[in-house]
Amino acid sequence: MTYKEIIEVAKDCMGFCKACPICNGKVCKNSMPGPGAKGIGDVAIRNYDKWREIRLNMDTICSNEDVDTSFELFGKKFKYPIFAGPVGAVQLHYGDKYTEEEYNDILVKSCAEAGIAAFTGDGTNPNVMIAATTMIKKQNGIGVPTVKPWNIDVIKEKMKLVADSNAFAVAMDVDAAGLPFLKNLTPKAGSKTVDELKQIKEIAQRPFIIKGIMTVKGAKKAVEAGADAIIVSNHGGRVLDQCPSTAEVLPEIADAVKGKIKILVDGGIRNGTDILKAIALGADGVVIARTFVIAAYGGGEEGVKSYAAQLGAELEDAMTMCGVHSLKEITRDIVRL
Ligand SMILES: Cc1cc2nc3c(=O)[nH]c(=O)nc-3n(C[C@H](O)[C@H](O)[C@H](O)COP(=O)(O)O)c2cc1C
Repeated sequence: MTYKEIIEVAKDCMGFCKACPICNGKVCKNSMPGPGAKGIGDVAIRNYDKWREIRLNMDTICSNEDVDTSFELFGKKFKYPIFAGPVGAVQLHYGDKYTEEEYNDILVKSCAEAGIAAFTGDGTNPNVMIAATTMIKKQNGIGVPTVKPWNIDVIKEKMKLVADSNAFAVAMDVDAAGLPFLKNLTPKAGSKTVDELKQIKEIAQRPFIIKGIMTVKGAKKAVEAGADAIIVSNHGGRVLDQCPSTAEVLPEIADAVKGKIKILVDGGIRNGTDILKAIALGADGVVIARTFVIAAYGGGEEGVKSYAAQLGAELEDAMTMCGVHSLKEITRDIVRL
């Protein structure tokens, strides 16, 4: 199943999302609910556009070895350095085709079968986390539940589900502090101090990933909190209008914390060449959200698996054309800024 075939089906069953041939944030712009961005709505567009401005330096004068795209994170081996991103409240944003449970079932299972892993979302409906962790358990822990920054008592409850799922890691999208539904909760949810994050890592009892880092200062605080990985992310423009793009901040964040913590990045990454660019700028791996949703709506499990394979093949091709044979060989001089 090709991505073109996937969008043919998806465009008629995704609510606010038009399943555009290029998912660049332009048509959905500031539609929230929907897959758009906050305020003026140009942050998701900027995420996408900045990857396009960065170009790849071709070099095929090298040995003609096979390319190895395999990737290890926290002792687990994956086929590619690619994760499907967490997307919560799919019925609100994408209409009725899938319940939260059905969406997570498709995503987690098909990503595990494709040799990658899915992050799952969280929401006010407790069944979202229950469904996600149940499916992750069925896939022998291959999936990353992403817990919202609730108050500490709710976090403890959610972490019990995470522990039961045997998930190989757990994430928290600290930038969800910018989502309206979290802001208005009692007791208060949202921003977390370094000490609170240390406590959450302690409760988590497994590798802890902090999602939503956009500054060197934030990355250093994540290191101080004992996090095992960060995701350089602006939540696809959905939490703060007028952020820079993730491609703009990734190099300085990598210069500051690379080697101390694993670095993932998301935001507008849409194909294998973008993945190569992100790794060249200092990421260990990438997270892709909106287009995996389209793959699930347009092609179900087969759609997700074929999209993952397509991204992997594109990455392999780009690596061949830039003269690198493994992820370790990818260095910043592969890109032209
Ligand atoms: C409709 C929608 C819902 C999302 N829900 C979540 C969520 O529950 N948790 C989370 O950490 N990120 C959530 N995100 C953010 C994505 O995981 C990701 O950070 C962002 O979309 C950027 O990646 P992309 O450009 O590949 O979509 C959501 C994004 C969208 C569009």
